[in-house]
Amino acid sequence: MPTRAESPVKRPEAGDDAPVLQIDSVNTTFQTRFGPVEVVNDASLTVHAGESVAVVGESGSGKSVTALSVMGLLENTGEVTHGSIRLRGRELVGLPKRAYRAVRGRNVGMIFQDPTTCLDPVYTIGYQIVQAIRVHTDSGRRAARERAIELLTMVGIPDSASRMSAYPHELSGGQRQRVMIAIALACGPDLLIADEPTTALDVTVQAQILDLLQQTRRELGTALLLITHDLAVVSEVAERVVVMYAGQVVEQGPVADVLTAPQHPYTAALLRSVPPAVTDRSAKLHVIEGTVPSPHTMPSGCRFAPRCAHVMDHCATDQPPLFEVPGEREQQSRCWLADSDQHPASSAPEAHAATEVPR
Ligand SMILES: Nc1ncnc2c1ncn2[C@@H]1O[C@H](COP(=O)(O)OP(=O)(O)OP(=O)(O)O)[C@@H](O)[C@H]1O
Repeated sequence: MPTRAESPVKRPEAGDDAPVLQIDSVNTTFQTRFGPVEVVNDASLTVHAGESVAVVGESGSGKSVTALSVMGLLENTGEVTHGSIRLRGRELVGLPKRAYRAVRGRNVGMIFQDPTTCLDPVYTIGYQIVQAIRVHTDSGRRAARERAIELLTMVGIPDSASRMSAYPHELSGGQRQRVMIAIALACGPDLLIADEPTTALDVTVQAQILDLLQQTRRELGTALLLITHDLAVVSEVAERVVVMYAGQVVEQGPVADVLTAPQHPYTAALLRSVPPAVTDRSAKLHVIEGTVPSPHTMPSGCRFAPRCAHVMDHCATDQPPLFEVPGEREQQSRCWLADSDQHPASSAPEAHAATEVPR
């Protein structure tokens, strides 16, 4: 059950190996004018200290709603209706708003695709970073200012002391994203959640921001939950990947295994739909036929069945659980093909052959 304590999450003691984030069987439901709709169903994932985990899936698969559920930032019409979300072992589901505010920023920071939604145009960036530090720590004004300058330098803003007095509109898109990362890191959170942090940036700036996130992880040990639709970014940045489809986790495992030997037909199709390298003009772009079902009209069996090339009779009626994939790999797949009772490990379907992700 949720705890009512209002203090920020305790820093881990030496030897404390509780995952930084543990999401177990979470359902998130919105009240709409058509009634309640469950847009995330039975989502489970774990992020360990210093680890980088990517969440991928088509638009509308529930990636952002999962992140907002962790952050306690769902709109008033949304609610986690089932399951558990633990940060360093502390239950967040049901946490009072005030306690959640203390957790956000102090223990978990979030960066979004569009930094302008988070940066206030009427305050200087220096003021906004100093505020983020002072709200969550007992730093005095001068110490907070020094820390803010340090953070700006760390995220690669040149001439950081004088840039403190700049307003968001005076910075480039990439610089604004760096400032947002500085704010998210202001209090040394255990976990950074980045929702499509590079989608709005041009390719060279994208690479710089991804490098910065990697550097943060190496130097500060901050775990990263990265939401993206870009499999090239996944292969570049993440150690483990969680694939979502129609509100459910359909596959997860180490990046090297999932990207080379996907076990779920959706993951395999997603990999085939990665645009070929721009230099390869003969390569064909595969499209996944059909569309993601609407949360109002979810199929009663496997949610991918209507689009699946391997569909079997019972897929339309029986919803598969997340199976442990037999063998050495630490992979899970929500597909009846991964049910070892019916399909021994050796009979992996051809569609799941290795696919190369262009970088
Ligand atoms: N406030 C809301 N009320 C009702 N439904 C919502 C609300 N917010 C999101 N949804 C629905 O939840 C589902 C999942 O949305 P979500 O934004 O998490 O997808 P996503 O995978 O992050 O997509 P994208 O890559 O486009 O951001 C979608 O069907 C969306 O329409």
